[in-house]
Amino acid sequence: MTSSRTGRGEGDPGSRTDPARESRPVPPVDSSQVPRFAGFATFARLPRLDQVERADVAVVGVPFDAGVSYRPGARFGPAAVREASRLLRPYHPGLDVSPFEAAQVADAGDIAVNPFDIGAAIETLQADAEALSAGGTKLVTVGGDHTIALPLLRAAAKKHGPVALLHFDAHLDTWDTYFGEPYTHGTPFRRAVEEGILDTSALCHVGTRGPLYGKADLDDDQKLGFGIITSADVLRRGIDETIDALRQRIGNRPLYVSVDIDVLDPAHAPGTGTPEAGGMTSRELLEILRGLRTCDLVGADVVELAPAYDHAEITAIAASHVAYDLVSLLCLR
Ligand SMILES: N=C(N)NCCCC(=O)O
Ligand SMILES: [Zn+2]
Ligand SMILES: [Zn+2]
Repeated sequence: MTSSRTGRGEGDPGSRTDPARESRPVPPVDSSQVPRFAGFATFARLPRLDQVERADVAVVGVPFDAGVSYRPGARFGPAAVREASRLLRPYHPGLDVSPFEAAQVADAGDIAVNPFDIGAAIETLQADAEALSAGGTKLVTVGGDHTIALPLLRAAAKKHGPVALLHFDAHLDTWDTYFGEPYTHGTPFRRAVEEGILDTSALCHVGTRGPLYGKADLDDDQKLGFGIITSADVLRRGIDETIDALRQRIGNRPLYVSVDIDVLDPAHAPGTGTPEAGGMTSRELLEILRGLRTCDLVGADVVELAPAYDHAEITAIAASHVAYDLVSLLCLR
């Protein structure tokens, strides 16, 4: 197969051997040359990591869902996001950036973690995230259930010290244990505070709502250092005030953003494991993310997409756009 038939064909490292292209990022497949529905899916049709010299930003999948408390299926999230990302275009008008020209972005594939042993999965993920980001590559990780945030935060903190965290989620995810187990998708942020890898002066949940186990959940969460802007607060205060409050809390600290797609209302994200009514719209979420353009973002994840419960790719499209915005934020710097 010639490259004229396939554009930048899969398996064609292109830029490696062509000195004229070495200084410019290897772009995504051109959708005016190769139909966007053709070919293997990488995120936004970007080159694979092994097709570029190095990446400034890598999108990496973690097909893992052994930590869920209700519906399983987030292990299929990374593949669904890649498929839904075929329609993403190279210029982001909201942030006024062409992320794939401003920086080399690549798809690092999936991290193969143990589906039967959560502890082993966490170890592997931390080690692989550290290796992937060793040369300064920033990661946008696509899950996978929310358990994966803990090893990703460990890797980020090893590099930057304790990081600020904005956590977009219907849930607090600061519970202690489930069935006696400390490493689950409902517990990553309590573990992270206990491990000292979060800057407890700069933590905030955004979009929380729904029933809790008891009032103590909120007291515990506050003691850990978290602020809360609930889904209802976003509605009442509006986008700009929300952004102002978040920026004040974060300042210029190294920031990690974790987006549980269930932060969106089930109307905007039915394909998830623990849906809660009364959530944010995808427009609200994307606008708030864009308001973080001046923050020192060092890494991010999008988790909890469970495609089996999705309809017409509603949730996968939302997750792919969230990932695109996070990538774009990283490419601004
Ligand atoms: N991280 C997510 N999506 N959900 C946590 C919910 C934990 C629970 O079942 O109480
Ligand atoms: Zn959640
Ligand atoms: Zn969560």
